[in-house]
Parts: sequence; structure tokens; C-alpha cells
Amino acid sequence: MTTMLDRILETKRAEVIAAKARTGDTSLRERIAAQTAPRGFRAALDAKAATGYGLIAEVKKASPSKGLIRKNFDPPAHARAYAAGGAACLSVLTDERWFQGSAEYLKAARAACDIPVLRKDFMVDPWQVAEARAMGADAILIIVAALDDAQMAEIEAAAIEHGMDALVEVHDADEMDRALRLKSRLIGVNNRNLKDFSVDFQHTYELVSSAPSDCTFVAESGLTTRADLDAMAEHGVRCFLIGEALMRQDDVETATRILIG
Ligand SMILES: O=C(O)c1ccccc1NCC(=O)[C@H](O)[C@H](O)COP(=O)(O)O
Repeated sequence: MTTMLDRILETKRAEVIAAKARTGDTSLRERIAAQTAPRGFRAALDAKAATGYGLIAEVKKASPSKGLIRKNFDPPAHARAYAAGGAACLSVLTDERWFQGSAEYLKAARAACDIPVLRKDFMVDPWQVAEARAMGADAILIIVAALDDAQMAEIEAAAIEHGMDALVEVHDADEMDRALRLKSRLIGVNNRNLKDFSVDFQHTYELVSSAPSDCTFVAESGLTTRADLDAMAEHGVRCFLIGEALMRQDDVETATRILIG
């Protein structure tokens, strides 16, 4: 059966082939050289989690599971609101086809604040890591379910080469084992099943105990209330990736502060 993730990856591979052909290596190198140095993504998350909750706040206009989430979508305003509300980092969706995201949204969001930014996209080729750095991104996402071990290692190596952090996303114990073969110790558990979109926090509760103590462990997807975060904290989880619940608020700054304050 073809899953949503399969469909997303198929379009992504075709897009990357076209983008590589369109964008010369020289132009990418020049754009990377013009960027400011990467902001430490994991370090910012750890610093906030040491005394409270480490929030990766997502700038998310739409999704395959929910359609349009935010009508008056304004990435720089959302970035400022998240930072003022106490978020440690941002996640900005750059996938256009499925999430109505854009590289321009990432650039505008990062320029509007001083916290580190994750390029939230489906990485299928190390070239996209260089492209992410050329946009200004400080970190990239590696979805274990989307890649084999060699591909993951190649993409992680590109992130290290560019001084970026890699958030390695897993959904079950097998993926966790594979994630731990990488160097990155920034692990996210996606509570959303990317095949049927169901959300179950049990994935995080079960996997947190198998994470080595040197890991920064992030619970992702479907988190809505302060009670959700406090329940996670009882299991030892202090870092969270949250998009929809905050993007649906009129006052994003206050909602962020209430959630993690
Ligand atoms: O959000 C989706 O519908 C989705 C579908 C297919 C692949 C990935 C998807 N989401 C990516 C994410 O990881 C979430 O945007 C992120 O964890 C935030 O989740 P939420 O707080 O539920 O918006």
C-alpha cells in the first residue's frame, strides 16, 4: 500500500533533481558564504530545558492531515511572537507541495528573531542540507522512516560539514535503534503515524526510557495543552515540537507563554 509518506518522498525526489539542475553549485556556495554562522540549535534547546521547557515552535501554514491551519499566515510576525513567548528554537516548513511552505518563509522568520531555526522538510539528498544552509537554516530534520542507514549517515555528515545540528526523527523502537547509529544525540519522537495520521503519546512514553542519557529528547506532534507537556515531563521529557496548537491562536505570543511559561 502506498502511504502518504511514500507519496511525499516521491514528489520530493523529483523536486530535488529539478532544483539541483536549476541551481549551480557555485551559486549555492556563494549563498552559504553570505550567511551568518549557524546558531546552536541543540544548545538553545538544552539551555531552556535546564530550567523549564525547551520549545521548538513551528511556523506551519498547512498540512496534509489538516489542510489550511493558518489564514493570516505571517512568518516574521509568528517568529517574533514565538521568540517573545519564550520558544528556544523555530521550525519552519519549507515543503511547498504538501505543507504550503517556502524557503522564503524560513529566511523571513530567521531574519525576524535571534533564535535558531530548523528547516522542516523531507531530506532525501545531502544537497538539500547545503540548500538549507544557503537559506540560513541552523538545523535539519532526518526522518529515519524515509531513509536507509547509508542515506541517513550521508545527510548527517553534510549537516556536520556545514556546522548544523540534525534532529533525528523516529516513531518506534526499530527506528530508535537505527537513529542511535548516527552521531547526533538530538532525537525526536513523532507521535503522529505518518501512514494514517493518528496521534498517540505512548510512542514518546515508551521510547524515552531507551534514549541514552546524553540525548536531547524531543516529543513531536499533537501536543496541545500545558497538561500534555506536564504529563510528558512526568516521563522525563522536557523538549517539545509544537505547530498546529499554536498556529491556530490569535495571540501566538501569549499562547506560547501560557504553554511553556
Ligand atoms: O502534520 C502533518 O499532517 C504531517 C503529515 C505527514 C508528514 C508530516 C507531518 N507533520 C510534520 C510534523 O512533524 C509536524 O508538523 C510537527 O511535529 C508539529 O506537529 P503539530 O504540533 O501536531 O502541528
